[in-house]
Amino acid sequence: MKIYHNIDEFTRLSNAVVTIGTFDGVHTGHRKIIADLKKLAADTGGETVLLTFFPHPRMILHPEDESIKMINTIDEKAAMLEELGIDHLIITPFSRDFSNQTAEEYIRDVLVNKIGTKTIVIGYDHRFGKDRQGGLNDLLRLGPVYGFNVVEIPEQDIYEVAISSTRVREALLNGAIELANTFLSYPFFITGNVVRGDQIGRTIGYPTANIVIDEKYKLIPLDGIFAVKVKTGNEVHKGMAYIGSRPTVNGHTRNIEVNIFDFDKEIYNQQIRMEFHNFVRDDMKFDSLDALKEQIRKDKLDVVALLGDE
Ligand SMILES: Cc1cc2nc3c(=O)[nH]c(=O)nc-3n(C[C@H](O)[C@H](O)[C@H](O)COP(=O)(O)O)c2cc1C
Ligand SMILES: Nc1ncnc2c1ncn2[C@@H]1O[C@H](COP(=O)(O)OP(=O)(O)O)[C@@H](O)[C@H]1O
Repeated sequence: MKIYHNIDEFTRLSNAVVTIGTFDGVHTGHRKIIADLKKLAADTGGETVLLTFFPHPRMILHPEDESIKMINTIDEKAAMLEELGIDHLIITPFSRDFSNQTAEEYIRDVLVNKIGTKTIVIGYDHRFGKDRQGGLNDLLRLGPVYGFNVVEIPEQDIYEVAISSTRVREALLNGAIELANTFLSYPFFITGNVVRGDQIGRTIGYPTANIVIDEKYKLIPLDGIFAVKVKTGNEVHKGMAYIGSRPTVNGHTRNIEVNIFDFDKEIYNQQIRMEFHNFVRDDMKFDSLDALKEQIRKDKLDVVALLGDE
């Protein structure tokens, strides 16, 4: 898959089969649209192009606003789209020039002249161009003029796609991890770097790798304990994760930590990927480190049972 951060890097294709959207989560509904896109491309000997927008305008206009939360970082999304077999991913940053184009200019200059669109797969409610004036009707009107087909994603499908991104976010924030994973069709995951903590973990027999995520917009599930799988390098390990501000040791920051089972390597400064499989319990404040240690021993039994043998 080729990735373009600027539309000017794109070399016009002879038969581009294009779709446009945020695709946050790259969930079951998105995967159906992508399968349709690939089929259209295969049937006509074309190449698939996915146009997405990043950063979100609000992230640029209000960088202090941390309320926008996404299921995937842009890199995670790109990796999944590549795995699904998209040929070209165009990541358009929001800019004044871009948002000042009229719908007609956008269709002519970008979709037709820059990309070489022969088929566009688009939701009935997709808006584009200055003040969001353009929509499906403009595409249907200009399709015959510029020689491209318009394939409309039905209202019901769009509804389901929107609903499932929202439902995935809600489920992750409510502890319904299995439900989120069902909507996603893969286990929700985070990617981050392991940093040094207070080194209390090892003193109670449960060292925990502290994970820092650079992307402030990445959605983090609720506080609590989770059954997880961790990928470091090429190895996959089971483990138990903790998200919270460690009330027992009077922590102040919200940490993401994981105790990896049957593992004893130093992995500071390494990138790890952690998949969430189940929610085990809420964060709690214990009267002593011994009481916390005893609870973690029980958590491990729960996590081992939840993750099973596979
Ligand atoms: C499975 C698990 C469950 C945990 N549960 C709690 C908890 O309920 N309350 C709490 O304050 N800390 C909890 N912790 C976090 C510990 O307080 C933390 O791992 C310890 O302070 C070590 O911190 P360090 O990595 O900075 O050394 C838990 C950690 C693990 C691995
Ligand atoms: N089983 C394990 N699970 C997690 N981290 C481990 C494990 N074994 C060794 N480590 C290493 O120890 C570190 C965690 O130890 P800990 O005492 O909790 O220190 P810190 O407070 O710096 O996280 C991890 O970052 C990792 O480098």
